[in-house]
Amino acid sequence: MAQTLASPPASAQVLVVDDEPDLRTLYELTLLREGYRVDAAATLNEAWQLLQDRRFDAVITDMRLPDGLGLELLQRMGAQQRAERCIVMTAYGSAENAVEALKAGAFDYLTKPVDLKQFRNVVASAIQDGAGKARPAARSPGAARSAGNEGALQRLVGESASMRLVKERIAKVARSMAPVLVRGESGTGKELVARAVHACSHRADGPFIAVNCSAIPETLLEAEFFGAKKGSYTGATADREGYFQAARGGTLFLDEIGDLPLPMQSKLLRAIQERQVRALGSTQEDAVDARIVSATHRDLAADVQAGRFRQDLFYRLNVIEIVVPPLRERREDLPALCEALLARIATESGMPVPHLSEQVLRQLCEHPLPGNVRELENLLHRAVALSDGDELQVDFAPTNAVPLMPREVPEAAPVAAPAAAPAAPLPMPSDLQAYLDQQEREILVQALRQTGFNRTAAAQRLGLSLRQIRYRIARLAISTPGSEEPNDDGTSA
Ligand SMILES: Nc1ncnc2c1ncn2[C@@H]1O[C@H](COP(=O)(O)OP(=O)(O)OP(=O)(O)O)[C@@H](O)[C@H]1O
Repeated sequence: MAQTLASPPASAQVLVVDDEPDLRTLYELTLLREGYRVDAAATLNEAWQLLQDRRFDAVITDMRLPDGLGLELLQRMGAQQRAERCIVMTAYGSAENAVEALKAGAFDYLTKPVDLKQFRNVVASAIQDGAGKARPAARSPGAARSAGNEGALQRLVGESASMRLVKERIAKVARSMAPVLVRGESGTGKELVARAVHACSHRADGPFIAVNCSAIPETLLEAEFFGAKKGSYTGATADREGYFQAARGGTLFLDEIGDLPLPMQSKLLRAIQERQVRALGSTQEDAVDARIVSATHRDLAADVQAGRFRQDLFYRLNVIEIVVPPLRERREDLPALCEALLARIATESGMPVPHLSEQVLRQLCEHPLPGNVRELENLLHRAVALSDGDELQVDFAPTNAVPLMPREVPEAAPVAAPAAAPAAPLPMPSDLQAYLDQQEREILVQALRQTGFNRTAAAQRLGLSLRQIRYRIARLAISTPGSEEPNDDGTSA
């Protein structure tokens, strides 16, 4: 786990609960060597007595104890709003227990037989997390609204009841290491939610690595996720880090997780369970120290039923679920959203914030917006680009603004008729991929030119995220003037 943690507070006090004397001694010695003060208990009752007498910084408990389950200890501590960070040790392979423990409020879990390096790092992480916050308030949703994370929650515009629930849930779950699954329709703001979970967590100073699972070619998935040594596959001209290594000490955001092919799902599950990854061509394992937040617009439970998604992985990723409601269920957020989006668009394009009349706002409220906030953002973007006065006019025509006119493509069959003629047969290229790549390249170049090579603006015009456009620019080797990220690879920090 964490390899770069600062030394723990010298006075940190840890309680170890395990009925096996040898293991207890091993944990005690390991912790004493780290400079902690340690108390030990062999049963639930003994542990509870000690907890009534004093406060600890962290509690490490075995799951099975002679007089009950470690879960009971967690629940009792939760009921008393105790601030100690709790780490639960579960038997290898018992995913249910680990998931239950995290749901019950455990900070993290460790699998037996315990790897001592991992043990030291998880304890240090728990103590650091606890030390950074005002104790009694740390468990309440409002407590996470400190200066650093206030901004992240504010960026999530909307005060409707459903959005308030989303924000409360973010603040509540951010403090543990429990994996989070963000569900919601396309464009509802799932990535913003994931960023807010990161910003409200004790990992906020670490990296946030966003990965679009659907944008990576299947053959590259393993190398992208776990890294690759030079020469391990054709094209691997240098050692490269995987997403797991890049997210060390931070959060790994796996967007569109439902699009991950089954073989890669198995590899991801193994990485999460064993907390180790091995780069392609390497003999060494790297410890995983990333909190996993994933997102999907799909009904993953239905995908599990249909055999498209591994049930065990679903179970692991879905420890905590945050559902982002579609815009049609929170119309009352529209005015604030329009205001925030227009301010952002105006700042990006260096123009004054345009005025949105009551009438246009009403029109927007009546518009179905199935593409949610992203569609709203695109509409406003187009409106700002096309407006010539202070008053904003919104064009509600369908957004297929970029004509998909087939052009000359190497080895493609000639185009039989203009694309506008509805009955015309589609061109039949002899190399479909080359043809589509060429189309995509032309559209991207056109959008980039029209926006003065502003990738954010070009992405917005095309209904893409910044990450998606970066990936596509890199994949198609489009050179953009002054590109500061020549090795862009589908991630954004
Ligand atoms: N509540 C919100 N407040 C402000 N901006 C928002 C909000 N929700 C979404 N947005 C904006 O809408 C756009 C789409 O959001 P985001 O990429 O987070 O959605 P998503 O659900 O992850 O989409 P997809 O499923 O297509 O990946 C972004 O530009 C984001 O900043």
